[in-house]
Amino acid sequence: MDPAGALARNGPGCVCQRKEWAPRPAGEWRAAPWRPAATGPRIPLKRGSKASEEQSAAASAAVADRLAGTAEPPVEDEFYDAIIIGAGMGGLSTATQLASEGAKVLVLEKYIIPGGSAGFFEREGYTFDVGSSMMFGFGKEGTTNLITRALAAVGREMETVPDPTQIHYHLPKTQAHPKGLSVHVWRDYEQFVAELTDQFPHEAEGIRKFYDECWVVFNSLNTLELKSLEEPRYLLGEFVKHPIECLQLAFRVLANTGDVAQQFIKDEELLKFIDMECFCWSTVPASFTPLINAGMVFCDRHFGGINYPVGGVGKIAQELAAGLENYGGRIMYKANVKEIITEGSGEDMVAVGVRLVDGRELRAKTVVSNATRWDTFENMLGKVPMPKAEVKFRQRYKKSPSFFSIHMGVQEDILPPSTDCHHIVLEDWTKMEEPRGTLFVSIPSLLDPTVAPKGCHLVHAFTPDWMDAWKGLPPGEYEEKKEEVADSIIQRLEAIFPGLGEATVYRECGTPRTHRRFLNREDGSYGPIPSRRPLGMMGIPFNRTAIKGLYCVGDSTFPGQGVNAVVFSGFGCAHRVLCDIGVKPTFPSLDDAFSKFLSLIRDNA
Ligand SMILES: NC(=O)c1ccc[n+]([C@@H]2O[C@H](COP(=O)([O-])OP(=O)(O)OC[C@H]3O[C@@H](n4cnc5c(N)ncnc54)[C@H](O)[C@@H]3O)[C@@H](O)[C@H]2O)c1
Ligand SMILES: CC(C)=CCC/C(C)=C/C=C/C(C)=C/C=C/C(C)=C/C=C/C=C(C)/C=C/C=C(C)/C=C/C=C(\C)CCC=C(C)C
Repeated sequence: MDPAGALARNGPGCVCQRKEWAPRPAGEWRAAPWRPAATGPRIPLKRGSKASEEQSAAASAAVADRLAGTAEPPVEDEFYDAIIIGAGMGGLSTATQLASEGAKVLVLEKYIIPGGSAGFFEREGYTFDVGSSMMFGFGKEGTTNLITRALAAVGREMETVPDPTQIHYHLPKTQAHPKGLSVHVWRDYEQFVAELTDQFPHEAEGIRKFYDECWVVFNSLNTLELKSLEEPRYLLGEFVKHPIECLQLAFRVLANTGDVAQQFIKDEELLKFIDMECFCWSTVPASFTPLINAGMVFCDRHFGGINYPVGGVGKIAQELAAGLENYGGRIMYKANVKEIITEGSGEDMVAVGVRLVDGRELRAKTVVSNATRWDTFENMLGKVPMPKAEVKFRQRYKKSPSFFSIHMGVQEDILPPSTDCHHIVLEDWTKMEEPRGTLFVSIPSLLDPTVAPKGCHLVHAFTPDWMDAWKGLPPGEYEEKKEEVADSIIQRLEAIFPGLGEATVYRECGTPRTHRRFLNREDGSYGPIPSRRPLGMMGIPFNRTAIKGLYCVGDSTFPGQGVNAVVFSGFGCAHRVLCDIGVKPTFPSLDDAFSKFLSLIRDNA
């Protein structure tokens, strides 16, 4: 079996294929003699098999055809308003926004299903989320509920299950917290603040003041219509409609979370906690995390709440893909873009279309890349000299780590019913940023039992990891190392979930190599992280690039990693494209000046 298989055999993932896909009859699971952990014999651990790969391949083709609607390839002489490379959440939100405004859109996806890192795969009755299961942006009110809005734009809606907590933190033992620092981030804000204040009573005021700053950001964002921040007509309009909120944001666009935390909080351990509050979604500590992003994350979890989509995270992309096709857009799967075609040179260079690996050329007014900046400029534009702005970007940002993931099925009785869905585990503060230092755990079957077979839970344990540790290993060693790393992680998790190893009935691991291979992400990275302290949100590029007609979307653009974040980048990208192709009004004379102003700030960021 391909050791990198955790994300590979994704195709059969739609629930309607469950019977065909299940390598064993579903009933066999139900008949399994579950017994209490302490007394009963355990069911032997299962890993992926050859048979499952073959079944997967057959089912994949069916899923791809069904998701593609007509399954007919687009003809080469068609001309699109926008060709979007990649059907990740960034690409799909751009495409659906464009299609909902009547633009002619084609999405080209290398893989067989939509979703990219927010996709899914099915094994033995489990529906595993490829990436994290923690969804922001699914609220019902305000303007920051971007996933809800992206779906609604193409007439779709999803059922979700509210999570009573965002995260249960299990943090290191210290003198002040000899049993370890345990904090729940409750959906209810006051309950969370009370629990944190209980742990740090001397910082009651600092805690309140720090999170109040985040609320100022969030409440301002939550009144604005969220569109392209590099389009001056829209920005001016928002300043006129919501002057106070815009000024509140303008005042904070250069701020980083760590600096704000240090203004109000002095306790070293609490500052480390704030670092972890950032690290667990930005993969950098608070001093490297823009305050605007922290405002979104730290408040949406209480305002809209964390909500799990029924059927799994992968359903969101499927719904968007279906909505896109209903609105006249097209998606072509197994469409690997080899090259972005450009004409002209220097500052006059224009992107005019794409070339697929099979040699087909497709043309459009604009090309949007949902691939990472590294894949876009170093692979798909390999023959073109690197624009200066991209050279600068590479000096300021580096690739974020990838992840080592263990997707597990475990016996239900191992987890008490009050167990929280998401956990962060760290035993030593000095190891927070180290590869495999911080452990992330999600158990989405606690919220939606349909994602696991009866009697079982689905556990996804993952931890930041780098490609270097996995490069060049021969297959046998690679396989062995995966098992060793997985065993050591499970051993650490036993402190929180006693008996986890023994109760595991299915296990499949992915490494940075897996992410690179199946998500087409250079080094398996999840986008850029600053290599030095950034100037708040202004360092990371928006959607336009130095090449006219070429846009980037997804976690290589502002505001960075996260589903809600890349959906926002999709909203911005679609808006900018619609202005540039003349569908939406703009102030062309102001555009150039404003672009130069933004580059000036970025050049100093
Ligand atoms: N809970 C969460 O918040 C959560 C969960 C899952 C994922 N995520 C986030 O999603 C973000 C990524 O989303 P995204 O939309 O930026 O990217 P993505 O990697 O998810 O999607 C990019 C898509 O482009 C496709 N692609 C790449 N190169 C291609 C080529 N040459 N030809 C055709 N297709 C190609 C890939 O196959 C992939 O489907 C990550 O930062 C991650 O944090 C977050
Ligand atoms: C100058 C200029 C340009 C301007 C002026 C001023 C103004 C007006 C401004 C404005 C601004 C704005 C609008 C902004 C916006 C922003 C936004 C929307 C943002 C967003 C963000 C988001 C985010 C960041 C998110 C994220 C998330 C994530 C990443 C998640 C993740 C998760 C995970 C990983 C999970 C974990 C797990 C466990 C724990 C288990």
